[in-house]
Order: sequence, then structure tokens, then C-alpha cells
Amino acid sequence: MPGITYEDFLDLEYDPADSDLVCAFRVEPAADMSMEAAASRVASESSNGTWAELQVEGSVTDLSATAFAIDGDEIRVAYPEELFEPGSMAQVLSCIAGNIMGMKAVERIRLLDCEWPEPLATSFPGPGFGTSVRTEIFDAPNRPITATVPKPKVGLSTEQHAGVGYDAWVGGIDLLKDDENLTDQSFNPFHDRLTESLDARDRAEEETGERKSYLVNVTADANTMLERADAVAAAGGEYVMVDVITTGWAAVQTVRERCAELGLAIHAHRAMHAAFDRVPSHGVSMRVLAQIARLCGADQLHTGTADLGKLENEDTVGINEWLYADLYGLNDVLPTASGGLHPGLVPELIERCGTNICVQAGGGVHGHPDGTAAGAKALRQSIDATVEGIPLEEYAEDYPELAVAIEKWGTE
Ligand SMILES: O=C(O)[C@@](O)(COP(=O)(O)O)[C@H](O)[C@H](O)COP(=O)(O)O
Ligand SMILES: [Mg+2]
Repeated sequence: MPGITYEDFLDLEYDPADSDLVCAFRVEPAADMSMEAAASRVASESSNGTWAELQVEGSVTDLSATAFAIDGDEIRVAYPEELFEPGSMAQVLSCIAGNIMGMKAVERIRLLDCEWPEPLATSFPGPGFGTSVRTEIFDAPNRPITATVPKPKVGLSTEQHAGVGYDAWVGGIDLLKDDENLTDQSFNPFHDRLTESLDARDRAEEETGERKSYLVNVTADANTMLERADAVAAAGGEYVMVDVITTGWAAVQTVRERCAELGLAIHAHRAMHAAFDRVPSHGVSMRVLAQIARLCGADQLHTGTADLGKLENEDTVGINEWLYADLYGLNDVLPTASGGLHPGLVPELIERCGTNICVQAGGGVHGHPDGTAAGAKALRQSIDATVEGIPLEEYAEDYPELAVAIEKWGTE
């Protein structure tokens, strides 16, 4: 009896079942390989096949993926539901972004997009809040929420950190955010930073009458992140910040479960994402990383500045649309635009991305010639002006902080 071979994983007549996970890949076959041959190997090695002919019994082939479409350098592969462990992103990725990334049968391969079927998608919790943070945590139904990262990224003492937070909050910023490499170092220990920053937050709320919050970075091993999440809830915080790529999705899922119990929202930073998504011919696209972040429970996610800032971005607007779109009733995600932003860029950012976003500016606030408080005011003024439809230069006639920012950084 003939066994199963790579060729059994290619069927261009196959019509995916509703419960199949469908993945799109960009594939550059190896020099001596046709696209059909490469496609069959992608489907095989990412499901239950291998290079040797296999004698198999019974329904084993029911778990086999099928490469069912080839369009130029793109292929589409359908994965049967039974292949996956419901609710385990690590297991799903071990299939669709596992060994195939290193196969000699392809020169390059990139996981571009996924169509998540309802059974698999709803086996994940999704976000606890999503864009509803704007009204559940803040009073910002009609404007972007704002955030600032104290700069320099690390090195401030706890007292200095809380002081910068206070100035920024009183200046009109909604969220203080830790930088990605600030966790629990001796110059600014986690627990001290948490309590002193939230004390400053409380004073700023009293002073401004506005609700404020803090994206405290809990990133560490899973057990430590749980301890830190408990501390955040006990101290009266509303958010934890997790670097979702460096910690890994399994740890994110563990933190999501704890945050559900504690009623905390998750801000997802994405340091190291570019190692996966920057080279267009290879890796895992930011679109797919964003999909994974939503399924695993990120309420806010960095998705870029629509090419306005200092960092390379992949399709910010398209990714944001997917994060807003209905997904079997799972909550949406609030996109965070960050990286090289300053008040002068806000009108164009909102033109491209709308107001249902979080705008983060670190250097664009703390680099203001008149300091953090003035920088915070300038950012808030640019948001208010843009939401009211008033040109920045005109608004700046009455708001000197904004005028100074525009003079310093311009509006492009
Ligand atoms: O360290 C930084 O560079 C930032 O704090 C921005 O600082 P500035 O506001 O001073 O630029 C953020 O980590 C990046 O925006 C992350 O990139 P992305 O949002 O693309 O994931
Ligand atoms: Mg940073």
C-alpha cells in the first residue's frame, strides 16, 4: 500500500471547511523546486507529514493540512481543526510558524495572514476591555488617549520617575508608561516604582479631575509576572504592560488569565517584533502577530505610526482595521501609535488612523524645550485642536506650549 508523501498535501481543488484555519504564505521555493512542490512541503511539514514516505493507519491523514491555492508567490494552506490544541497559541504556532521557517525546500517563507475559524478563535479569551478602556478607565470617548514614556528610557530614580509622571499627568496625559527595558533594576525597583507612581497618579487625578493610569512594565518570567500583576491590583492600578514577543505567548496567556481575575487591562508592547516581521520575504508578518495578540488577550497593542515616526511600520492602518473588526464577539483592541511622535504630527496621524487610538510620545514630550509639563500640555493641546478641527498653528496662538513644540519640531 502506497504511503503518504509530500504530494498528498497539495490539492488545488480542495475547498476549506468552515472550521479550518486558513493561512496565507509568501513562498520563494528553493532553486530546484516548483511552487507546487514547495507548497506541498509547507502543508506537510506544518501539519503531520515529513520527508519520507509514511505508512499510516486509519484517520491520521484527517489531521493533514492541504495546500489548496497558489497565486504567484503566495500560497494558501488549510489546517483541520483537530490538528490544534484549543486555547494553546504555542501549539498553533509550532504548526503554522514552526519548522517550515527553516526548510531547505524554500529560500524564504513568510506567514502573511490567517483566517481564524470560530471554534479555534473562541478557544482563546480575547481582550478583557479593548477600546472600551477609553470610557471604562478614562473619560475619553471622543479623543485618542495619550501616553508618555519617561526618557531617558532607564536610569531615573523612582522618585524622578514618579515626578515625571506627575508632571505629565497634570499636563494632560492620560497614561504614564514604563519603557520596555525598565523592569526591576536597583536604581528604580518595581514595587517602589509602582506605589510611588500610583501615589503621584492619585494626586494628579485630584488636581486635574481627570482619570489617569499607569502602564507598569511587569515583564519577567511567568511566575514573577503573576506576582507583579497581583501587586498592581493591590496598589490600585488598572493596567499591566507586557512585552509580548520577548516573554512569549504562553506567558501572555498565563498573565491574561490572572488579569481576568484581577480586572486588569493588558498593554502589549512588541519589542523584537521586527526580528519576525521586518524582512518582507520571510518570517511572520505584524498582521499575524497582531491577530495572535488579540486572541491571547492584549487590550492595547503597538501597531506603528502609519509611517510618520522613527520606526519601520507594516500596514498600520490595515492592522488596526483588523483589530477593530468583529471576531466572533471577542473584544477589539486599542491600537497604540508610538515611536518618534511629537505634537506636530498629531493631525496627520489622526487623519491616517482616526481617533480610536492611543498616542504615545516619549521624546516628543520630555524633549520639549520647556520640559515635561510643557511637553505634556503641548501633546494634549495638539490632540484637542485636531479633534475640534482647528489647525495647530491657529490653536497655538493661544497655547504657548504647543507653539514652542511646533517651532522645535515642525508639523511634518
Ligand atoms: O523606546 C521607544 O522607542 C519607545 O518608547 C518610543 O519612544 P519615543 O516616543 O521617544 O520615540 C517605544 O518603545 C517604541 O515606540 C516602540 O516601537 P513600536 O511602537 O513601533 O512598537
Ligand atoms: Mg520604548
